[in-house]
Amino acid sequence: MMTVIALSGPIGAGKSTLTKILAADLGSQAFYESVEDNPVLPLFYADPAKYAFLLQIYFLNTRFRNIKDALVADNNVLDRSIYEDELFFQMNADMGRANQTEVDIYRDLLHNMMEELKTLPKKAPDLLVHIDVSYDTMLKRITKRGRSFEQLSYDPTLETYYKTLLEYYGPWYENYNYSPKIRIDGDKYDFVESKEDQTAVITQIEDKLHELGQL
Ligand SMILES: Nc1ncnc2c1ncn2[C@@H]1O[C@H](COP(=O)(O)OP(=O)(O)O)[C@@H](O)[C@H]1O
Ligand SMILES: Nc1nc2c(ncn2[C@H]2C[C@H](O)[C@@H](COP(=O)(O)O)O2)c(=O)[nH]1
Repeated sequence: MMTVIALSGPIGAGKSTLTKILAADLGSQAFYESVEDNPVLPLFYADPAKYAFLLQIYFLNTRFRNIKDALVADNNVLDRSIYEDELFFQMNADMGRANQTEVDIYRDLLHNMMEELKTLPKKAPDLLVHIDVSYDTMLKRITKRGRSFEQLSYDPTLETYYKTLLEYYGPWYENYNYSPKIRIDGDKYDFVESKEDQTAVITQIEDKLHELGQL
């Protein structure tokens, strides 16, 4: 049986890390978000108003490709869902970084791509694993990961950007209904340094998969 798990959560929540841990634990294939080879990301952080639309089209395209690739393999774990794509662009548009024409074009493309998803053998993940983090934890992990353009030292306005992102993620998770979902307390579990915490998180997810008949 093919089991597809999608990770979701704010920047630096621990999605890529947990994707790797989960894929190893379940013997699944991991599909990571292309960040290091993303040519638009640094441009966006340097000039958000100029590049918000281009970056969103880039992410939407790579996420759609990831989903199609994942659906031909057996068990998979996807680092970040396509369902958060609109959250990011809506927030940037609300912050005045995209004009109405760009919003309309983006929404039309997103709608077309989501319609295409309905034609795939698996319409949605079997489980969404959402990692919730507070601002302090998010910032600590962004700092730890050390991507230059994500640091407050690079752009102090990122504090407002990150805090706003957390305000968007709350309702997004509550309203998410494409699949069953489970919330992981990213503040509580250090699944990088603590084996005990890692086991606790994996157990939560495996128990949910058992409940869903996926394990
Ligand atoms: N639960 C955790 N506890 C402590 N550090 C973590 C945890 N999850 C991730 N990290 C660290 O935080 C940084 C961001 O993690 P990452 O998996 O890249 O997050 P995301 O993919 O959600 O952006 C990395 O340096 C990672 O080692
Ligand atoms: N404007 C957008 N930025 C995005 C989107 N998805 C991710 N990102 C940024 C946030 C981080 O700087 C980096 C990687 O994200 P992580 O959550 O893996 O840290 O890319 C998006 O859809 N729009």
